[in-house]
Amino acid sequence: MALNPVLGKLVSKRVVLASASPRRQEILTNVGLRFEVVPSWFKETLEKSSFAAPYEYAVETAKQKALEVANRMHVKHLRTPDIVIGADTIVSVDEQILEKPVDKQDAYRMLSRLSGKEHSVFTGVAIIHCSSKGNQLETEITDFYEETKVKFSDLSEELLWEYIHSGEPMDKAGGYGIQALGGMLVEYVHGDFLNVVGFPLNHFCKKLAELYYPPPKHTVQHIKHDSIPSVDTFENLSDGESESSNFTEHKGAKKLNSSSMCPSRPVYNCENSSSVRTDSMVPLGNQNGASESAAKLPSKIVDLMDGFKASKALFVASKLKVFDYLKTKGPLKAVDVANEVGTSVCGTERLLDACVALGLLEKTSQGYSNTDSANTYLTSDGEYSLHGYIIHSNDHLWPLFTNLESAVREGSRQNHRAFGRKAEDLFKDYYHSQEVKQRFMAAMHSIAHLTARDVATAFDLSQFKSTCDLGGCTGALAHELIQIYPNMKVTVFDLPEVIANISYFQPSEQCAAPVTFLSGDFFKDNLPEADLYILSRILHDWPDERIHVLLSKISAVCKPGCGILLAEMVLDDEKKSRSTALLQSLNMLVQTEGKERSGSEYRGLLEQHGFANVKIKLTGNLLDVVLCIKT
Ligand SMILES: Cc1cn([C@@H]2O[C@H](COP(=O)(O)OP(=O)(O)OP(=O)(O)O)[C@@H](O)[C@H]2O)c(=O)[nH]c1=O
Repeated sequence: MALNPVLGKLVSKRVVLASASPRRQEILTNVGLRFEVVPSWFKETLEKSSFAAPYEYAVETAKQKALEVANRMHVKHLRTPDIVIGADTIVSVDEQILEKPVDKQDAYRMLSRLSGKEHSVFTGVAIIHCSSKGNQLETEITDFYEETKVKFSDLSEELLWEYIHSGEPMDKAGGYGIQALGGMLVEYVHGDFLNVVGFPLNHFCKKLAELYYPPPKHTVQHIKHDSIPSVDTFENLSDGESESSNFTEHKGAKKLNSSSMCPSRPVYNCENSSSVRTDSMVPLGNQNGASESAAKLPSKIVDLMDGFKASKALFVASKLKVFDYLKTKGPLKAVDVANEVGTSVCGTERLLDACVALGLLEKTSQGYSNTDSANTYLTSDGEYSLHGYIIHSNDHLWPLFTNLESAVREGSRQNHRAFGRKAEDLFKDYYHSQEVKQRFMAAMHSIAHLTARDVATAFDLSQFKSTCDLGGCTGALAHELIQIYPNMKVTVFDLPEVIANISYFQPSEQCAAPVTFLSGDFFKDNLPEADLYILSRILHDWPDERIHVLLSKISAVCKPGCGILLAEMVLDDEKKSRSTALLQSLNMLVQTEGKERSGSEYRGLLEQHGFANVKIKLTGNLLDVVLCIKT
């Protein structure tokens, strides 16, 4: 149970799941929770229009389901459970709430509404702690919800009815089961998959962690000054309670030495509380039994405040080649690492410990060693090394980001402030010295290599016999294309300064066919002929005016049926949910006149130059893919 000590906290309790959903039972059984199932009799008939947001409806229904069971068990059997868990899953599309279909026609109505669109699945959860005071039921309610976005493909009538006749839709919110046949309808899922299936297990464990491991009072006060959260996710928790705890220790739970992991014993004050209170139970902080509200740790915000410290720890460890040394010589003690890299022992020890806590290194009695992912991504020769991009982030992006405030105020790039030099041309800036050029190419290569497979396989490109990767740099994507399409003729077209430096980055194994490298400037020179033009991380460097120049050049040489493939981080149309891409757009602000764009923005740009049938594929990797065809 070291995997999740919070669930161990429930071992000695009488837990009731107030749900008939076999999926919820399975999700909780699978993680070893022991509970009784008492389906709720609460009818899901709350007035939907009285809720400001769909999730409020789901949370309230979950609460009512659980309360009905808690009350019934208390009154009927006088066997009050310790904890009752209720849940309610709904689908929300176009401001409408969809529950379980009442018949096939209703299922048809729901599924055709979801066809080809993104919708949200909300599960509201209520955790009710019950106690009996003089035959009175006292309850403390904790509730929360989780949202997952799901996009359906376009569903043909035939498919829709075949699915409905399978019988699967009938007992499921929105009329589908993502875990079974319904999975075939789904184009993508953003968020917790189990939340769609009916129970947000991860969020549930985090809520339990908040309840059973509340931050000790001194930690809360400390935060105002300068602190790193001792406990932020349930994954990091171990059972570190004092021996005097009145919670039964869970067998196999790990004891930690660190005092920061030993929160004060939670005692829940039922005397002064109203019979129903929403949100987390508040632990008592003093001895005399008086209720006292403790501030909750805003762990997301604390993580953000700490984000720069964590990034810099990773950058410094990479720059010092700690991961390289540990790969070949580890496990090593801090003193040995310090000797290898020529740093202080006390500073190195703190850096290594921070890397352990961040999950980059492991620490045993023999010393520090790399995690598997450090070997793969952080060593300079790892299979998918991000070392080049990390060094670029430290040496180039970090100084630029320290000027983010000016960039936001002025709406323009900050190269002059960061490097004391006005950037006339983005790439002249990178290529002014051999060292900076090499570093930039290594950075671009590492991302291109990591994303190449997903970009090359996002769509079937077998119809294109020749491809030209404009600005294709070291050829990482070009090599991948030849692996997948051995008959494809692939050319990389990039500036002469780049082409002169590619040899270091070429794969050792021979490709099926060689990649052709051609020098030129795609804004000024004639473009090589090809059936497919690739622009990977090119358009985001430029403002719309320059993009139009480039697209009209490509359009002029593109025959009907030929295409353009973009590889970029594609923003969601509302520009609110894809934080990696939105942060990357700030990255473009501090150093270019470009920006990241949404799917509709790319579609708009491409359509103006005679490209149609624009398809967008979110790969789940660092680059998404847009494919379009010249009409
Ligand atoms: C979207 C989706 C939903 N479901 C099921 O839909 C029911 C929702 O209805 P509910 O009202 O929340 O629960 P219930 O089944 O009526 O049970 P109860 O808790 O007793 O009300 C739950 O079953 C879920 O698993 C799936 O199995 N897969 C999916 O992809």
